[in-house]
Amino acid sequence: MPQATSLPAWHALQEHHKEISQQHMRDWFEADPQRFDKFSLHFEDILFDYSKNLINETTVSLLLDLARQAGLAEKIGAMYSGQKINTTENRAVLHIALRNRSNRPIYLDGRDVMPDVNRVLEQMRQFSEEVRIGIRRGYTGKRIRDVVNIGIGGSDLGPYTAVTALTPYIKSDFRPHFVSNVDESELLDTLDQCDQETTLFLVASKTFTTQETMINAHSARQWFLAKARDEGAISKHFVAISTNAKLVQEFGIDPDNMFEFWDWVGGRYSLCSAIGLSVALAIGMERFEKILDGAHAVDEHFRTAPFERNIPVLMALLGIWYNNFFGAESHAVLPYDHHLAHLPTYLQQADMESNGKGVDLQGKPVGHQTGPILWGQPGANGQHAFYQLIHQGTKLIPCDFLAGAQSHRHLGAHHPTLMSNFFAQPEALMRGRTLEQARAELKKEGYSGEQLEKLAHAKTFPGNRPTNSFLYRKLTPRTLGSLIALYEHKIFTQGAIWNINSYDQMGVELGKQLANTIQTDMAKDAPTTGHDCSTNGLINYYRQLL
Ligand SMILES: O=P(O)(O)OC[C@H]1O[C@](O)(CO)[C@@H](O)[C@@H]1O
Repeated sequence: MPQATSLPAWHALQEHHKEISQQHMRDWFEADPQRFDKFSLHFEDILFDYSKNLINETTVSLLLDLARQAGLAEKIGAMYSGQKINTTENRAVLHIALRNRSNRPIYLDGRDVMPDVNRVLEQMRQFSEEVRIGIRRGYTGKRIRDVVNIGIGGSDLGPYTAVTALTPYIKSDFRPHFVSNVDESELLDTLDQCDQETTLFLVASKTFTTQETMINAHSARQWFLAKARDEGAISKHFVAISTNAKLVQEFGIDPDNMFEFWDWVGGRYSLCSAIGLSVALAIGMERFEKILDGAHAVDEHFRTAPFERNIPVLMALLGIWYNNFFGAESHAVLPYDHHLAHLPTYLQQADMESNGKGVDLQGKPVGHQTGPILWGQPGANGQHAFYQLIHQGTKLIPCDFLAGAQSHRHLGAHHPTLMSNFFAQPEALMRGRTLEQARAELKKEGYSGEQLEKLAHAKTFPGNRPTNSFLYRKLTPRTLGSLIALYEHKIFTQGAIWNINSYDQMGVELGKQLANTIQTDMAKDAPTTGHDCSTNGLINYYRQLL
């Protein structure tokens, strides 16, 4: 596959960029009352409004050419048909099979993976129902009240985000917890809230080798045994979610208490696998399956919708437009939905671990920008923190705004107020405030002369800042599944066009290796000398501080 930069559409977009960057969205909206109709799409009850972007019909058409010339259709086909598109690890990428509600066979090396997927879903159903209705209890016969998911990265962020998002659906006498960091404060703060007799630990790790998770799991085991004093009781309080049966058994977890997933599920794409067990326990398996339904519906949309009506494809192309042609460095995700507070963090791993790559599928330097820095936090909080820079700073930051028309909770004017901000911010970012408008407003307020002029410049907003808005009816399990799948396929599409492998994460290895060496150095009595002088200096000063 040729580099994206050598495709004819890339060159055409470079030329087109010169023309577009001279124009203002404000004028386009004034000239064309149909702009919203032209540049918005519905997926079920989710409205995707992309009209406030620096695009016209030619832009969209050129971006679609780029997708076609990059072989996107073939690449989508390759993923859905189980080809080993994770080439460095020789693995298929089949998170779509985890929520393949049609149950059509999906073959990997000639074998249908669906019976395995369905078997584990059934195991999750039985287990979660037995815990929730109290058939499965703790070692003293008490009901399980606290569930602690011990995992990190993809074995934490997906279920943590989903459980937080679906808080209104959580069984009232049930407390989910997530422990990820090796910092003992996190584990101990959590254990302080729990009782050994009523706590269930889910040790979630694809590899079952991740240092942070294994240390936390061993410490949790010790904490448990300090009270239970019976290794036989472990089976009632520890289950594993992993691809590595051997290591699970070595840890002392009965294989019957293991929930399997497979090497064709990337950690950051694993929410719909058994990694979602904490979600099923918290909200019930039926509702967990609604997440799968929502994700599957988007999987089908992505697989079958023509590119010009394909939401993840358009999301990806807009991202490429800013990332590769406008030089935007980052992308903000701004949910106006308290329950989506962890979505930006979740997407940070999904996007940055997937597309933070510098070599292409042939192992050559890519020669263009790849994944953006993804960041964000819920609105309206962000408005009172960093939006200043988005509105008037010198950087172009494309933003996604997300909100539910209905809240799960009701209190006076809270929700309409939140929504008015959700509508106002993209409008302000698009429209801006001209110097003339600023002058006129200041004049009305009684300013004049030099003072008016100085203030008028500070009060001018350039506008023309791109946003997407996602408006859905209510944050239900199905909607959450759909939103997550939209972003997953956006990431896939960008990786496909950039011709990179979005499914390995070699960049996280070096630091892990060095940490192991340093831990050995730290255990020695002698001062550390084997690193650069900065690292030696830090380690040795740390010793002095102990
Ligand atoms: O599930 P595991 O194997 O413990 O890995 C946890 C996380 O660590 C990473 O491998 C990065 O170090 C992620 O890709 C992954 O989600």
